[in-house]
Amino acid sequence: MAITEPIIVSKSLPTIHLDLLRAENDMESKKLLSACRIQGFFYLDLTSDSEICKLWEGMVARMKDYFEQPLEVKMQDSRGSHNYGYIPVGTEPGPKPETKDGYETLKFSRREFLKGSADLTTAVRSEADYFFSFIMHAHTITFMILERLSTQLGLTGSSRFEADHADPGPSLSTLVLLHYPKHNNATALTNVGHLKHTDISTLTFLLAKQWGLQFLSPETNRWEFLEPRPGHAIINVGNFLRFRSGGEMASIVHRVIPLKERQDEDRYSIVYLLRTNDDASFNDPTGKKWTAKEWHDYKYEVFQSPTTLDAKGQILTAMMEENDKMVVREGITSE
Ligand SMILES: O=C(O)CCC(=O)C(=O)O
Ligand SMILES: [Fe+2]
Repeated sequence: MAITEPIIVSKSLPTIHLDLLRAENDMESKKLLSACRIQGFFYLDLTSDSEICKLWEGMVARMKDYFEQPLEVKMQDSRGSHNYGYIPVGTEPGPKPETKDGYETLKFSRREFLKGSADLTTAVRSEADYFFSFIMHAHTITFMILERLSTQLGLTGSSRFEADHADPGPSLSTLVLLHYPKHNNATALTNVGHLKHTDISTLTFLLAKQWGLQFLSPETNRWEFLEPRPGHAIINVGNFLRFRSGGEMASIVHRVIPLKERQDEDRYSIVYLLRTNDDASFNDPTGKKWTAKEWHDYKYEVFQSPTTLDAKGQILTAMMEENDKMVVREGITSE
C-alpha cells in the first residue's frame, strides 16, 4: 500500500492555540468551530503549557520501558477489555488485505482510575500518579474545547455538549498507549499499521512524534499524512460530536500506514478518548437510536470479527466515508 501510493502530506489542517482558547478568545473559538466543521482534525499548539509538554516526554519514556518487556510479562496485564489492560500486536485486522494490525496497546479507563479499581494492572498502579495526571490534563483540555464549541453554537443548559460528560456519570473515557514496533527487514509484513476507522469518542487528543497517521481529507478526497509536530497535539472530532451536532461536525476516517513500505522506527502514540456518559443517546445517520455504551460495544464487536467486517465495515467508519464527504462539501459550498 505505502509503496505504491504517493506520499501526500496534508497542508490543510489549521493550528489552534491552547492559550488563546483558555483565555476565551473569540476569534480562536471561531477557528476551532470551523476546523471541526470542515476538516474534523486540527493541530493544538501546546507550547504555552510546559506541564503537558513535560508529561508527554515522561509518558513516552514510561511507554518505552513498558513495551520493551517480554511478551509473557505484558500478557499478565491482559484483561480481555477494550478499556484497560494490555493487548498484543495482531489482535485486529490491519489496513492491508491479509494483514493484522501492527500495534500493541496498554489502556486505562478514566473511570477505573477514579474508582481506584483493582482491575488496573501492576504496571499502571506503580505509575498511577503520573498516568492519572496525564489523564486529568488531557481530560481538562478536551472538556474545555467542548465548552468553547457549545458557546460558539449558542447552546445552553442541558443542550450544551458538556452536559453529557458530567462526573460522576459513568463514561468510557480511556487513555490508550500504542506502540507500533519497527519492521525487521528480513520478515514478511503481516502486522502493519491501524485499520481505517472513525473514533468512538466525542473528541480525541493524540500525541505522536513519528509519522504514520493519515486522514481521508474531506477537501481533497485523498489519504493524506498528518505531519507530527513537536509541541502540538492532533485533535479530531469523534462519532458522538458528529451525531450530537446533527452532522455539522465532521468525524473523519483515519488510519496508520508506514511512510515507507516498512516502518523503520518504533512509533509511540498517546491517545486520550474523551467519551460521553454511558447513557447519553443519539441517532445515527440512518435514524437508529443508540446509547453511547451500545454504540461503543457494537463498534468494537465489528472491529474484532473480520468475517463481519465487509458486511458491517461501514460501522467502523460510522457510515461516513462517502456520506460525510458530501455533508462536508455541502457545508463548504453553503458558506
Ligand atoms: O496511533 C495513531 O496515531 C492513531 C490511533 C487511533 O486512531 C486511535 O487509537 O483511535
Ligand atoms: Fe482513531
